[in-house]
Amino acid sequence: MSNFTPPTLDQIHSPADLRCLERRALPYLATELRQFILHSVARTGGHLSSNLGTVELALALHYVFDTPRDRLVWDVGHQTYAHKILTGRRAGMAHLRMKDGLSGFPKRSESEYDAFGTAHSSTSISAALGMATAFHRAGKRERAIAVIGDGALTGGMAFEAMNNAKNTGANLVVVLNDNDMSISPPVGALQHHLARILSGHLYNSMRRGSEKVLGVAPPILEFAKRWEEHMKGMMTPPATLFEEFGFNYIGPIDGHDLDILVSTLTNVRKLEGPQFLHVVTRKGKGYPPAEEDPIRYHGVTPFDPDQGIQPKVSSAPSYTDIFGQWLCDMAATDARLIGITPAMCEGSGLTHFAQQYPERYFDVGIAEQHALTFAAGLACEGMKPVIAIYSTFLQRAYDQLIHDIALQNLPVVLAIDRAGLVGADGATHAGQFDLTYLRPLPNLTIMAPSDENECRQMLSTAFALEGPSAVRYPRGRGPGTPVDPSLSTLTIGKAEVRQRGKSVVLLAFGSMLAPALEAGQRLQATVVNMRFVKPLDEALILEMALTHDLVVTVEENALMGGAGSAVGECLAHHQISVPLLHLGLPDHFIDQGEVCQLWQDCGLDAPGLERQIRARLQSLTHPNRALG
Ligand SMILES: Cc1ncc(C[n+]2csc(CCOP(=O)(O)OP(=O)(O)O)c2C)c(N)n1
Ligand SMILES: CC(=O)[C@@H](O)[C@H](O)COP(=O)(O)O
Ligand SMILES: [Mg+2]
Repeated sequence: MSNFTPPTLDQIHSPADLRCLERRALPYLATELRQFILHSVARTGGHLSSNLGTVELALALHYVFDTPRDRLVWDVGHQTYAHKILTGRRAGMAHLRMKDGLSGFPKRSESEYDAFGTAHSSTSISAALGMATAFHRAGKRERAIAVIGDGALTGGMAFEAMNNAKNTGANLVVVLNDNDMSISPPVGALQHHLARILSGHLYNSMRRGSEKVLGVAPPILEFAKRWEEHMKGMMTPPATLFEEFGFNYIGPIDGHDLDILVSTLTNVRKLEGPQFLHVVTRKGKGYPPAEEDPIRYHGVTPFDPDQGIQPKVSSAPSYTDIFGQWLCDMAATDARLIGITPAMCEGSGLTHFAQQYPERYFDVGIAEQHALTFAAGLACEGMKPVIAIYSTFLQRAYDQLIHDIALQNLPVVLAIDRAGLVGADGATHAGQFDLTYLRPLPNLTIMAPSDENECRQMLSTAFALEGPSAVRYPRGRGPGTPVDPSLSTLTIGKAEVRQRGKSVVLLAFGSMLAPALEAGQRLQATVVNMRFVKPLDEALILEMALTHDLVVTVEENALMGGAGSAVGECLAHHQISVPLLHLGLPDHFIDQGEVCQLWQDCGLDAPGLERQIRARLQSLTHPNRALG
């Protein structure tokens, strides 16, 4: 009998430590890792259920492959906590997603084991294919491995990359982490294809009378049930889609069985050319509340793991809630309304709408580009599509917005959530650029609410338009303004003077109205709630410029090309020369942190605004001092 002492996580400082261990040591580490992740994320908040599901996969990949020489690219990267812990960042988990702490996603500057920065979905196969192709050209034997979820696989880029992989000779390994979930339940034909593979596999394995050989595990059995009907009379499963793309398809295997994972990956590592390994896991694995409700545990704020997440005590509605309520109310009055989400039902506030109007609700998968062109098609036929989309993900669909919607002047409403800084998700998810990229588009009306009531009014205004429109609102709550339940609209392009003062005028856009009012009071300044970024209230801007010594614009968007630039262009166009101060987000990416802290860092909180305005006033009175 050999002496065997189970290892503990504190002995693992890098994958090299892992590789010194016997294979039978791995399940002990998996158990400890899972507990560690649960308790750590319960303290810090973060993405939980996806991480509980990838513990064994992360262990096996680092055990078998020679990371970081072999490149491991995690799609989205929200499931990389085990990977971070195994690659020397266990202590850092205490400050996960906090200012100056670990990023919630892979980040090249954070670790050599983070081969590629991710957070937006469906990029992993392209990136890994690029790496594998570079290795191939250099005559190197290293592998590039893309780990992609079944949700992320619905993104068009994944298919563009697979289409490209054939005949490259690249040693690319795609690991499909199939947990039969996106954030919400998966949608579409691909999901059916995966379920069919699993049921075909089950059928064959049962025919051979050996479940173990092929690693059929409880999750697979569950998937298979859905396909029982389809199985009747089916003797041979058809080729998988992935084989049609030129991959060597292997699987499905149980992604929680370390023996099977390690043996299979060891074999896969020896194979040449594009490999596709289908791994079945369970989202939330090992923590019953998360297994039962993976949606609720997808992204969590701190909670007590013994109690589980408690039902929300009713609190003030967020902008997302305001949107969700408006959508239901507007749908009740107009049967042409269609609600569309690219895989962000819960985050975008569409849950009630989906329940109340299932036939008018479309979750199109992680497919932002398709979402917009699909909406354009609907609009061509007289429907009134409303696309709920995060600012950061709308970046994906810029050409569709220009070419398919704006150019054809189609009445599509973009309800742009998470505009501005988002907090813990950091730079990858910040809605920092939407005003800059939306402003130049002809036909588009752009609004930014400063409170909840205005948000509802703007959505109604947008819906009433004959052309495309965008309402951009921030993550979380506004100032708590009571909401008028009517569906009243605003006058297009009309701003609102909120406070009359002298000398300085603050032109505030959206979320910046609150700090602008506070700063404006201390400065005895005029404060304008601009409401519209396009069309601007030019008449009011001109009046303000002619009656004040300093015009200040304030926005939660990149300074470059944002709303402030629009004001500057307006003044230049009318040949009005007045001292201008533009305040907004600086020309660099902004990492994670509490939004209020980040505002402070960017000088966008009330004291920051006041300070910068006073400094500019000072330089106007004493120009030489300012130059010095
Ligand atoms: C382009 C883009 N759209 C939307 C998202 C939001 N998002 C993050 S994770 C996720 C679901 C991914 O599902 P899957 O890949 O199956 O991973 P799982 O959560 O099941 O582990 C979505 C929609 C994103 N990150 N990127
Ligand atoms: C990984 C990802 O893209 C989402 O899970 C995102 O983190 C959700 O963000 P919200 O918490 O703002 O909905
Ligand atoms: Mg999934």
